[in-house]
Amino acid sequence: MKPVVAIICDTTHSGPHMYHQVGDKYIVALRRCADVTPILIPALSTDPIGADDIMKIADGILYTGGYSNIQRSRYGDAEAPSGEHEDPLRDANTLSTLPDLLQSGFPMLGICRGLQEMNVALGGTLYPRVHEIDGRFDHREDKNAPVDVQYGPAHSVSVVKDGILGAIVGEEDFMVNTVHGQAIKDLAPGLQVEAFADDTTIEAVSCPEAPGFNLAVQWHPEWRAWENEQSSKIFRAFGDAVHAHNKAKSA
Ligand SMILES: N[C@@H](CCC(=O)NCCCC(=O)O)C(=O)O
Repeated sequence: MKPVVAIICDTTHSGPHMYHQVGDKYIVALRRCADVTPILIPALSTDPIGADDIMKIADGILYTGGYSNIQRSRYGDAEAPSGEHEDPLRDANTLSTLPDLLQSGFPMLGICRGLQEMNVALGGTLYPRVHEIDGRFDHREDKNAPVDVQYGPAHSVSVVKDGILGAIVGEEDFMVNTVHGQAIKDLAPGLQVEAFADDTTIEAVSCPEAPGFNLAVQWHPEWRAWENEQSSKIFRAFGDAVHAHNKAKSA
């Protein structure tokens, strides 16, 4: 069997029932571009699946994007206005596992909400609405546009020298898509910026002190990753780390 990558689910409701789900684009990008077997980890409310179990059943973890916003109380902000789309169970399951997995050298990739989770789990804060900050772009997608347009190239990112992202993509700047309303405000201790947008929004981070592969990006490389040079390279680098971790585990 190919090495396994765990993905912690979003929770949704349909009628009176709760469901655990992960977007197809993440699963397909992992399979096609990282050559791994993705498995879904339910976001349980009681007896959740912790970091130790994830390390036993998988060789890496992907923290995905998600339409819900991390609860503001998680980073010390005032409560959100009513109607905010939140997923407290996803928050509980991702934020509790992330620090231990990172410190254990477990290969980790974070995408969009996943980048925000990495920052909040390690003690950083977010702008709940980055487009309301003077001088910032609107980083949200046009929800009325066709999905190809929503995930089309939207702005460039400048890659920081001597970081892991630069080593992976081998470029100083490139275009990315953008599908988010929250963004990093205060960077968590131990995190390093890997890329910025022109409006200064932090677009990629890593934790250089952690012993394993780790990278998180604010854009969506999973979208048709196989058609995009930088996205393919990011998934390939993550896949290589997952394969290496699997080999070392079974040696
Ligand atoms: N809600 C957060 C994160 C945005 C995000 O991850 N969008 C992707 C949604 C679709 C998907 O599941 O991939 C924010 O608004 O900043």
